[in-house]
Amino acid sequence: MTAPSATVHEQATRRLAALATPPGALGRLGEIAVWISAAQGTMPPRPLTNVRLVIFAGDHGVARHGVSAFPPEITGAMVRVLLGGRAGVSALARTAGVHVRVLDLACADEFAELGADARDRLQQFKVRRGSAPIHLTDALTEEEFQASYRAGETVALEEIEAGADLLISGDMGIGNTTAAAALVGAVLGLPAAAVVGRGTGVDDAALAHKTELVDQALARVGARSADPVEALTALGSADLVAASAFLLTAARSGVPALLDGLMGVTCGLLADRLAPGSAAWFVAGHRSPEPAQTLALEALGLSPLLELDMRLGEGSGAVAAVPLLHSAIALLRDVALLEDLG
Ligand SMILES: Cc1cc2ncn([C@H]3O[C@H](COP(=O)(O)O)[C@@H](O)[C@H]3O)c2cc1C
Ligand SMILES: O=C(O)c1cccnc1
Repeated sequence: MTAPSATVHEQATRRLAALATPPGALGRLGEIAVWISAAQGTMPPRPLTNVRLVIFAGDHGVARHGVSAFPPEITGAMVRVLLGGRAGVSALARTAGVHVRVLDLACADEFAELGADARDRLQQFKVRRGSAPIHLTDALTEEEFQASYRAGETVALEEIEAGADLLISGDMGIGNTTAAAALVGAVLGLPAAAVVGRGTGVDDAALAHKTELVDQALARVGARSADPVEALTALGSADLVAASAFLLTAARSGVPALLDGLMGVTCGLLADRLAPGSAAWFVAGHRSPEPAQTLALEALGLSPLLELDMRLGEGSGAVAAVPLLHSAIALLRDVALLEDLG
């Protein structure tokens, strides 16, 4: 894995220090401007003109076992809302000029009412109808892992071919916070109690049950879970594998990626375990109230740009941070230098 340019990082750091501002006055915006400049290999950084979000949708077998405040049927219903441009992230993406693509990797729904073209676009990379319940059995077969991985890789390359200068992964899938918590527990060697959160807002009883099922899943998988491929196969899902491969491919291709909440950062962590060094290409959009997201951020050495108590997923927290990236870039490009003050 090549790293962002150290030379450009140094040039950008010097320009930041020379701007007509007190040293350090731009805070995190200054750091982000330097990071994006190094990732682009260009000083000053280029304005972002093609930010692209891909939402990886899929059902999770564990969702039928009392771990979510909502029924699994919401996954397909929300995919339709996303296709219609009326989801939370759709509104944010329009204001931020972010291109949105929705893919069904493993929805139980077949979207039979869609026209053939729209359905083919949506299901181009479909691996299965619902990933298996992780507390009882592996989420995926080896072949399904491979297909999901190839899907994420192919999609990232397609988005880059379409001109992406920043990539974002989003999620839709009732029960996915259970799988993500299990993955973070597996990768960081933590028990369920440390990683499980309320997701869509489960009550105390359901939270306790969710914690039990994550512990059951971690115990079922045992030492296998130390390996990122095994962890994703056993505890993940087709959509989470694809999102991990998507982020990893962005990093390998030298395209920066902006991470969202629990699913985004979990997949970022898996990407970095699959291809060490990937994290150097990632920036974190926001902090989610999910404990596993903060733990995964720490493991990646990332600190999030926003802390708005958002817990929506869909890529929304990342998209909400896009305007800050534009601002950071503009500052490093447009602000006068101290030496010009005379
Ligand atoms: C209406 C609705 C819209 C959503 N958009 C994203 N999520 C998010 O919440 C779900 C994960 O939480 P849990 O693990 O508790 O099921 C996923 O679908 C995720 O994308 C939504 C959830 C709902 C209900
Ligand atoms: O952290 C997130 O992204 C999140 C939290 C709850 C539900 N869906 C997503």
